[in-house]
Amino acid sequence: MEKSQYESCLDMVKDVSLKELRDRLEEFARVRGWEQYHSPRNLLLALVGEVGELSEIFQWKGEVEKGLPNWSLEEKRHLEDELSDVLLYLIQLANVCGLDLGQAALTKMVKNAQKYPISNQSPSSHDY
Ligand SMILES: Nc1ccn([C@H]2C[C@H](O)[C@@H](COP(=O)(O)OP(=O)(O)OP(=O)(O)O)O2)c(=O)n1
Repeated sequence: MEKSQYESCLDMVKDVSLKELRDRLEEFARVRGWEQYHSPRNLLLALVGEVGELSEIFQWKGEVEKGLPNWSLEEKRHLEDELSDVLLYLIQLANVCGLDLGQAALTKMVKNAQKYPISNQSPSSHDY
């Protein structure tokens, strides 16, 4: 059976980078004439909306075990979708702001390591 364009796309990308996603998102918006709507503010609001949808998945569930051992496949796919929506809007937001999100995240991790040197303290015992 012939693979859909979507399935072929999944085959091609084994190890996706933020840059790859950014470029694909730019193309996705460009061919649809959606760039005019993708202002920083609009993308931020879309991002927040998707964070809300992500939160709904966990809403009323109580604490959830790591690895989600009791979740159905359907619930896990739903979670993947919503996490992806958040990531995809976040990448677009950084891009229309002219920022390199990958480099920024690496830089922030260096700052985090300096701010929180390795010790036996729990995260909550740090003086914020
Ligand atoms: N102007 C737009 C609209 C959509 N998308 C992309 C980014 C998200 O990955 C996804 C969001 O699409 P929907 O607004 O249809 O949201 P959902 O997929 O969450 O659908 P629903 O809200 O019906 O669950 O599509 C985008 O890049 N730019």
